Amino acid sequence: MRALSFPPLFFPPKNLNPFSLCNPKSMASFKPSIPLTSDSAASVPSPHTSGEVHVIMGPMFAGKTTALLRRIKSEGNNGRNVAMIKSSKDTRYAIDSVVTHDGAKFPCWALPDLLSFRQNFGGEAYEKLDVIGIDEAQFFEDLYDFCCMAADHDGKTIIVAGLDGDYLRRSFGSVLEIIPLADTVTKLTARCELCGKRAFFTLRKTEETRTELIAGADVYMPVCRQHYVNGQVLMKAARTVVESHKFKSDTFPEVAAVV
Ligand SMILES: Nc1ncnc2c1ncn2[C@@H]1O[C@H](COP(=O)(O)OP(=O)(O)O)[C@@H](O)[C@H]1O
Ligand SMILES: Cc1cn([C@H]2C[C@H](O)[C@@H](COP(=O)(O)O)O2)c(=O)[nH]c1=O
Ligand SMILES: [Zn+2]
Repeated sequence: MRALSFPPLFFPPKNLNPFSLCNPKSMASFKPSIPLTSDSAASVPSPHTSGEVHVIMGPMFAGKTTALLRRIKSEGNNGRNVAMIKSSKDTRYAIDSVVTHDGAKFPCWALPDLLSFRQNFGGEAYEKLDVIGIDEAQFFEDLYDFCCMAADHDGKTIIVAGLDGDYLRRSFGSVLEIIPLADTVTKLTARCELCGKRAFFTLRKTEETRTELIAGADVYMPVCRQHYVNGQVLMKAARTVVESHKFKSDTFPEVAAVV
């Protein structure tokens, strides 16, 4: 059987978003402008080198950002061109740096989304990049498409650090969606603040119930399974007490005033 030969360039139709090429669903409905015959089959540009995706996840205070910085610095020391991105939502420690809970810093691009990075960074400079680090990945809605484009089409090594779960232990953002794209996946653990055992989860110590709440040890603590479950029971009991007191003060203000 004759090997397929591909023309040197592939020009997707103008109305096709190149990023949607990453999405198998859109490929199924995609009609190439070049007839798919054995000697002129459409081809997608192949990167100079094969890209990679590495995921570092776990609860807060597990050392995700520390591990990301260590890997990025190692790549830089090996002569590779590196850049760091974090979500512009994370304003806890610094605007233009990734900062660990221990205070270690690394300059970064703080962006609202990932697909604007190439334009912000500059096309020529982007071409020269070998490695891209992404911190607080749970806050990027376009994480999947960016990893597809940067690793599959542009040949970049992408190192992603982010929470796998939120304070309710639900999938947070798109971090778990990129697991099927990954070369390696590392789940880190912290130390339970209550018993010192390995902490797999993040407990929220306050009553806020919105998923995105930017904060540190003032609001969150790493806990083991036993103390996560106990903590949730305690938080629920505390909410019940607060709500019943609120009900009494709303319904019988004269009583609540003297209680
Ligand atoms: N309960 C805690 N409160 C504050 N800092 C903590 C706590 N547990 C661990 N740490 C510190 O946080 C460091 C990890 O910081 P970092 O790499 O930014 O974690 P992550 O990115 O996973 O949140 C640990 O080396 C430790 O010194
Ligand atoms: C559990 C949880 C966390 N967040 C926020 C809190 C922090 O700003 C970041 C996580 O930072 P880290 O680098 O992992 O320490 O995410 C949130 O918004 N919602 C949550 O449920
Ligand atoms: Zn514990």
